[in-house]
Amino acid sequence: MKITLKSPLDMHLHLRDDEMLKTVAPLSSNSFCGALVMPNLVPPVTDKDMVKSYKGRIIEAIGSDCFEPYMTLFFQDSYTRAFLEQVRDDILAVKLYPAGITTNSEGGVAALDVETLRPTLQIMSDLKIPLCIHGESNGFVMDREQEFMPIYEALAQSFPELSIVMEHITTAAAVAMLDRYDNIYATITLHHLLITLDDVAGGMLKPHLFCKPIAKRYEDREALLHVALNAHPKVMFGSDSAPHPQHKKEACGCAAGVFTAPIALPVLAELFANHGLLDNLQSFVSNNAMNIYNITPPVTELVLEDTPMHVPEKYNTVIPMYAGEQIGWSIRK
Ligand SMILES: NC(=O)N[C@@H](CC(=O)O)C(=O)O
Ligand SMILES: [Zn+2]
Ligand SMILES: [Zn+2]
Repeated sequence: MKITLKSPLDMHLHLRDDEMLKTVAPLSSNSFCGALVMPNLVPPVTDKDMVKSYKGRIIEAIGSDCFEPYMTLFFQDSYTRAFLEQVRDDILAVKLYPAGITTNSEGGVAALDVETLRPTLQIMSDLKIPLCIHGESNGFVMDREQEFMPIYEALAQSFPELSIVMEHITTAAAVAMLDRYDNIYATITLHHLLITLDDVAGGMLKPHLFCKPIAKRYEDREALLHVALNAHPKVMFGSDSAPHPQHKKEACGCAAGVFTAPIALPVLAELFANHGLLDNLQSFVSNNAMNIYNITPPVTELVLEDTPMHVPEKYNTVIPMYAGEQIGWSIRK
């Protein structure tokens, strides 16, 4: 079996910087024709110069014009209309993090209060800049995403013209939001379609599967699979591939993030094929994102086939998901 994907996109990706950028960026551009690049560097990407120079470093690390880095800004409620107008053409979205909720989010929003955020969000709505959100409260770890739903609802109602993307959703509660508000969309990762909390912590602790939001219950994974496999038009693939060096994962304070960039598309193809829904993969990994973000990415083709692939133990310092294991599908060379 095989499938030819046209212009596959990864609409939530961490490329980091420096040596790590050089290691991971080519692993994304080998598969994808573009990606929405997250701004949670240290310090975060918060102005036009930072966006432009980071984009330049990404292009240099990839060394090909067949990959478009769609850039994001790290949300701050101090952004003015003049600032957002002059950066508008350099970014695809603004990414909002609750302060301290995930990797490098210390400079995020401390109080997610609609009135405090209103001036900035109204400008974004006027300028048609989508808002991407890491939607978790600071409550009990398994309830954090569900507890964030009232905030998504308040934002969707207050800014009906603002496109809101719930990033890396993990719960049935988030899936249910998609059909409730016209202006709410979502990304779904590979790992949240595959694992539950049992895989992370049900047996021996698996640090390389530890991420934010944490993988949830079986019924949550079912709900995610349902909309992804059927390519619900409001969901897009976003790997949330989040590389950390091995020593930061295999540590007593384990960094959050699963590194999936090199295996994402083969494993997705295997998953969709196993469900007899391979024809829906094109929409999930490309067409839906083009429609939601109104983008025309570079035209590429990638052939995936059911020839097994051995996943490397590591890529420099980074351990990928399924390290050392065999997966059923691969990219045709
Ligand atoms: N998902 C993660 O667990 N980690 C991401 C941050 C994020 O997307 O929340 C990272 O930057 O490492
Ligand atoms: Zn996140
Ligand atoms: Zn992320």
